[in-house]
Formats: sequence, C-alpha cells, structure tokens
Amino acid sequence: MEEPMSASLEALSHIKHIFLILSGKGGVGKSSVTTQTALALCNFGYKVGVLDIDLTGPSLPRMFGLEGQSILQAQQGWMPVPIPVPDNLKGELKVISLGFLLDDKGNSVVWRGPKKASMIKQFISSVAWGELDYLLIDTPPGTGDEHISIAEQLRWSNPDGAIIVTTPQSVATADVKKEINFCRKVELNILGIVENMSGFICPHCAECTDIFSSGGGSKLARNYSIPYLGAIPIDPKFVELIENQATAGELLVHSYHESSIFPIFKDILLKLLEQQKPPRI
Ligand SMILES: Nc1ncnc2c1ncn2[C@@H]1O[C@H](COP(=O)(O)OP(=O)(O)OP(=O)(O)O)[C@@H](O)[C@H]1O
Ligand code: SF4
Repeated sequence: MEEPMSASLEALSHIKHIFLILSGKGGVGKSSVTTQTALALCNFGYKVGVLDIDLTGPSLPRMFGLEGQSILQAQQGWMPVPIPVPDNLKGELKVISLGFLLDDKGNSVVWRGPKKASMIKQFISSVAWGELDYLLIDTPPGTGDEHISIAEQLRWSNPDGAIIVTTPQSVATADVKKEINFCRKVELNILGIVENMSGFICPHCAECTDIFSSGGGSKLARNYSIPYLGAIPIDPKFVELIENQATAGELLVHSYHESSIFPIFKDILLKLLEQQKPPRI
C-alpha cells in the first residue's frame, strides 16, 4: 500500500465533509447538481468549497457567474475564488477550477494522463481552503484519469462518498453501472443516486409533467442497494438564472432560493446529509 499523502492530508485537514459528484455520461447535469448542492448547503448556513476537476471542460466558473476571475497565489497556497453571498445567508462559498487558470477563459486543455494527475494532486494539496463544512468535487463524465487520480489522492482522507447523477433516459445504460463498479473498485462509498431532468416544470403554471419515463433512478438504486436521493425536474427558470448572471450580473446565489427547483432540491439534500459520515474533524 502507498504511503499516506501528507500534503493532501494537511490541505484537507480543516474540512468536515468531502462529497464527489459523478456521472456516467456528459450533459446529464452533474455540474448543475454540484452547483445546487453548494447553493443549498450555503442556504443552510454552511461553509462550502467547490473543486472542479473537469479539466477538459470546466463549467463551474460559468455556472457560478465567475467567468474571468483568477486564482490568487498566497503564502498559504492557491486562494479559491470567493462568491459574494447575500447578507441573509450565513454560509460561505468558494470555488477552484482550471477555468480560472486558463489564459483564454473560454478555452479547455488537451492533456495526457500524467499531466492531469499532477494538476489534480496540486488541486488537492495546494489550495488554502481554510475551514470548510463541505468540499464538493465535480468530476468529468465517465471513469477516466481524473477519477483514478482523485480516488488515489483522497485515499487516506476518508471522503463521505460519491453522488451519482443520471437522467431517466440514461439510467438503464451501462455508463451508470460502470460508475457504480468504479466506486466499488476504489472503495469509494456511494451516497446515493440523483435522477436529473426528470419531468418538466412548466414556466407558466409551475406544473411538473413527466416527459420521459420516470422511476428508473429509484429502480437502479434498489437493484444495486444504493440510496435513492430523489429526482430533479427540468426547470427552464434555473437555466435562465444561470444565463442571467452573464448578462444582468445577478448572481445565481442571490436568486436560487426563489426558484421552484430549490424546495425539491432541499429534500434531496436532506436525504444526502442523512447518508454522510461523521465529520472528519
Ligand atoms: N434540472 C435542470 N433543469 C434545467 N436545466 C438543466 C437541469 N440540469 C441541467 N440543466 C442544463 O443542462 C446543461 C448541462 O448540464 P451540466 O453542465 O450540469 O451537465 P454535466 O453533466 O455537468 O455536463 P458535462 O459533464 O458534459 O460538463 C446545462 O446547460 C444546464 O444548465
Ligand atoms: S403545463 Fe399545462 S397548464 Fe402549464 S402552461 Fe403548459 S399547458 Fe398550460
């Protein structure tokens, strides 16, 4: 067995809980679920850090309305980009993403495995998060180099586990099962499955209608003996809130709690918190 990674352990030593967010396929809403988990936890008054290890397509700067921001290098390490939260929220939010380090902020990188591994190692060992209640790690789709690296980096850090995001259409595919098998292979606890884009919230009357099949997520969870955390419908208002940040400068964090998706997500979060391990510190 490898030696414990002391730099990683030290950097994460003031963090109570660590969640990873995984999906078998791209575009199922993994980054949206990461974003909503962070916002909902912040609404509950927690200190939250978000680490984006999707190196080839970092989308969190856009989701949080932070495009164009940069990471500062301080004596303690890389300083995460803080999100200004409204006064009525007691929580804190900060983000680290490769997107903040790229010269052309809209750009992405094409790196081989060792370079990705080295970047992830640096993200885990060199960020000065300070005290956090939760660190959320958004991963790329599938089970590639980034997943192997992060599992290795967190091996001695006792993360709470992974949230697996799927859609009703992709729930039956081999991709989700691969994700479950990956977690079992690297001994990463599975906190539960979230079914995203499950039904559609009408922007006129807020009625939720099932467009595709539903219930696949809960069936899959039952089959694999994994907790089912719940379903999030497609909410055009949520997309609008994300897009508005760029045009109106109205950050998602200020208006998320007013969206119809927030009460739904709050229930998912409560179920998720039931699955978490005792605090690491
Ligand atoms: N529940 C939802 N309601 C409305 N829009 C959603 C919902 N979930 C995700 N979306 C939208 O779908 C698009 C894809 O979502 P997202 O970027 O979160 O997926 P992803 O799985 O992280 O993709 P990738 O891993 O390929 O980057 C985004 O534009 C997002 O705003
Ligand atoms: S969902 Fe039904 S009630 Fe709502 S606007 Fe559409 S048609 Fe009308």
